Amino acid sequence: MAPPERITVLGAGSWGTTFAKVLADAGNDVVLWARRAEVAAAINETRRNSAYLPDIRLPSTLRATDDAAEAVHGAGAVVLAVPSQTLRENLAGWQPLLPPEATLVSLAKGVELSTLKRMSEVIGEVADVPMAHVAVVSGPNLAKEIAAEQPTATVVACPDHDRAVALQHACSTPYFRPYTNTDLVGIEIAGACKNVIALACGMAAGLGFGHNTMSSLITRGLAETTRLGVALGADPMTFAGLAGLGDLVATAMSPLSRNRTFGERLGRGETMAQAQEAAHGQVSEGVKSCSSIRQLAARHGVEMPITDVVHRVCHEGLAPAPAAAELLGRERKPE
Ligand SMILES: NC(=O)c1ccc[n+]([C@@H]2O[C@H](COP(=O)([O-])OP(=O)(O)OC[C@H]3O[C@@H](n4cnc5c(N)ncnc54)[C@H](O)[C@@H]3O)[C@@H](O)[C@H]2O)c1
Ligand SMILES: O=P(O)(O)OC[C@H](O)CO
Repeated sequence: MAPPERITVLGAGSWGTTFAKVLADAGNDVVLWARRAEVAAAINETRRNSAYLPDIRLPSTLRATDDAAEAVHGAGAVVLAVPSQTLRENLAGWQPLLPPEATLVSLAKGVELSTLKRMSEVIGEVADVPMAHVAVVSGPNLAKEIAAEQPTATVVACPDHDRAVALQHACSTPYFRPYTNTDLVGIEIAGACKNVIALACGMAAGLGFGHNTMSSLITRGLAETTRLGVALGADPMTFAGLAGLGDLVATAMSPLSRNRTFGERLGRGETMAQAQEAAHGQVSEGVKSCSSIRQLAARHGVEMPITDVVHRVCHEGLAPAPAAAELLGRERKPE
């Protein structure tokens, strides 16, 4: 029997740690890189990442290090589990270390502020690899539920179907079921936009609105997300799948979502600074991506009214209540 494949996960936050556990449970030899030496040491000694997943015991086949060169040495796949707005800078530091044939896997859900690029585009550019080497994992994947081994499905997307299938095998466990897809554009646009719509749903919840409002925001949010994706060349069917509707529902409805929770705080009247402080350094990607997605939409002549008001609440001082009234007061039109 072939020895287990070495897979490296760079980033030991909520999702990086959880995905490393999935890969280890699937039978791979997994190395997890943490920024701080004490976090890596604690994982190796106690089998726990107490800052992010205090209740989860990590498998013994998962090893942590704070040495990126040691982490990526000999890896068949390198998983990038850092926030989308720092990925370029992080990857530039790791680029000289990467094995040339490794599949580079993005877990991040966002659009870069300075360039309006998707994460796979940033990876292809900074790592200087063919896009066939770049993959994305995205779906209704709230880290805490997966770490607790609750049944979940996801999508592994790569332009090279064979690499997608190899990664699908590498992350299949009895509780985690990946499907393949080759529509990187659709999967990434869906993953970035659902965070913004989840912020809007959180704001609505904070204002005291119920399920009709949530459902209206989810449905119209999916409509504007699909419009943007199609304008960028995505397959519209992708948005009806796990990384589209699936992730949007999970994120917009769950109190575990950082984006939904952030929006809820704003809806209850907290300031941006108060909501940021309550997040304890964990990333709410939609707060930044609402601005880059809005610009990307403007560049392609796509109307995204929910994204527009989320940007104005987060960055231009619009209050959530008038934002809701503005959405309801828009020109009437056919569905
Ligand atoms: N948490 C989830 O449930 C989940 C699920 C699916 C996708 N994602 C996506 O995965 C990505 C990572 O999310 P996460 O939940 O692991 O985030 P997190 O905030 O929990 O952890 C981020 C990790 O990146 C590291 N990092 C390295 N360089 C950094 C820098 N310059 N600035 C800040 N952090 C830096 C941090 O130390 C930390 O370990 C995000 O794009 C997120 O949208 C998260
Ligand atoms: O906690 P959030 O809002 O970053 O969402 C986490 C995942 O993206 C859900 O799939």
